[in-house]
Amino acid sequence: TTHQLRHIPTIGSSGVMFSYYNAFKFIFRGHDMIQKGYNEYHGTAFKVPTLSRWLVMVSGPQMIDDIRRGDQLSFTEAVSEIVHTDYTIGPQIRVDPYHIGIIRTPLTENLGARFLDIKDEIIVGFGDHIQTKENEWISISTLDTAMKSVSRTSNRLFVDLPLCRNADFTKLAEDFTMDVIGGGLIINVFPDILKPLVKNIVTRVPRSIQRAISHTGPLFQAQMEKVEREQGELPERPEAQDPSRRNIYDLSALTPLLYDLAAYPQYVEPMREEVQMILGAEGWTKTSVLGLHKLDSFIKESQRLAIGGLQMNRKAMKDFTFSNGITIPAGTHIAVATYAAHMDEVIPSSQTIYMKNPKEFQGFRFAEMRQAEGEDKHQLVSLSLDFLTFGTGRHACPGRFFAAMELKTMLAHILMTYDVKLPDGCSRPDNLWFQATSSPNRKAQILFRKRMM
Ligand code: HEM
Repeated sequence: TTHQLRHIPTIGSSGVMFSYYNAFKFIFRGHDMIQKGYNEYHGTAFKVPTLSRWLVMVSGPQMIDDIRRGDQLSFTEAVSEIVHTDYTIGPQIRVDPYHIGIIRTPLTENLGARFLDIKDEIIVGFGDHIQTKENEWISISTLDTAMKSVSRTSNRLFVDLPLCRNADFTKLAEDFTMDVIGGGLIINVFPDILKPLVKNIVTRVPRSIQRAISHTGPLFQAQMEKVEREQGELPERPEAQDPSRRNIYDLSALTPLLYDLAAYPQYVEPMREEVQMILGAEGWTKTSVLGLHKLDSFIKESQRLAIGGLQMNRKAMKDFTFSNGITIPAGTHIAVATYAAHMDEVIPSSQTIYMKNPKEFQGFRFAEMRQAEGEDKHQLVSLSLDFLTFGTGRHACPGRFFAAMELKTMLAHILMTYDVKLPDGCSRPDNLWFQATSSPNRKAQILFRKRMM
């Protein structure tokens, strides 16, 4: 492919010797390399070297829109080659991604009916993980608390009580996503011939799946028997025997959200007033949570800045030509320069101002845009060509309605129950960058205190 990609400019040098040097450089400086490419080639394409292959980066609304419409651009093939899910979770999820349909329809449709359960798990979960005493600040590990709370809340929805509070099951669910992503990253470094051997050493995923099934098996058996009794027929398949297949994203959303809440205290009182006004008057329901525009905006702003350097990976299954004439051959991996897009003040092609002071955290920027334009396109869950947190097109995140509701309910609960702050003398913990992916600081602590009325 190197030869066939000659027409696409390279960031760094493309000589054989240099390309390995650049591939190593990409591991630690990938984020800067993408920003450089974005500045020089916005609206067209450039390529960056990764250890496994060239990655063609695209940007600008037109090319992103082309991805949305490109049938030959496969999300699943790209992801399985990057995260190596065949070696960790197994090939079934790629060949038959039935979980997407489950998330899109029954799970999302049930959010209203299950709202009180979700809220209950949030309250009990935070109560267990953050044991505040009267009038005393306690320091907690942000990532650990976020992981435990998200895991329990999602599992209340997926497997319900009592399993969602079972110690072995919750530990499995917490470790699982880390194993899949971490294991995938390590497997990636080995040549194909060694990958099947390495997988048994570096990941516990197959064993974890077996353990998860031993917990959930009886539950699904009972559910199937119930459906058979009620409908006189067997359900088509034992859906989602393995509910630990969750997405790492909602965990990676709560951690930066807690950092932002602690770092920008000026937003706390206006958000408390909104929660008081709306949930106080209407009660806590899925619909009333939708009305929390300031909280929605705060979370969206947190996600805008938390995004990684590249996302929306696709693999071209056939030669593909973008509408600006750039062609990539079959087999090419592409991705969108996402962080750079979220940091862009002016989209040169449209000459419109996308974001005022994009480097600044402005918690209510989306609520203000929503109010000024009287439109809902600035909601957290809205997809657009310039807000890329949930991707685009056919593969846009089907879990975003659940994630948004979960995060808003968690934020509302935290606001009404606790005071939160950074340790004295500390500023907001920086994101960590690795292979152009951004993740929230893993070690930082924040302080909680029972809120004084
Ligand atoms: C704030 C939290 C979340 C963020 C930021 C997020 C983000 C994303 C992104 C960027 C994609 C890829 C889109 C593309 O390439 O065009 C994606 C796909 C996906 N997400 Fe999420 N997600 C979140 C929460 C969730 C949750 C809670 C679930 C499950 C309940 C979920 C399930 C999925 C699935 C199954 C896909 C693959 C869709 C497909 O193959 O068509 N996500 N998500």
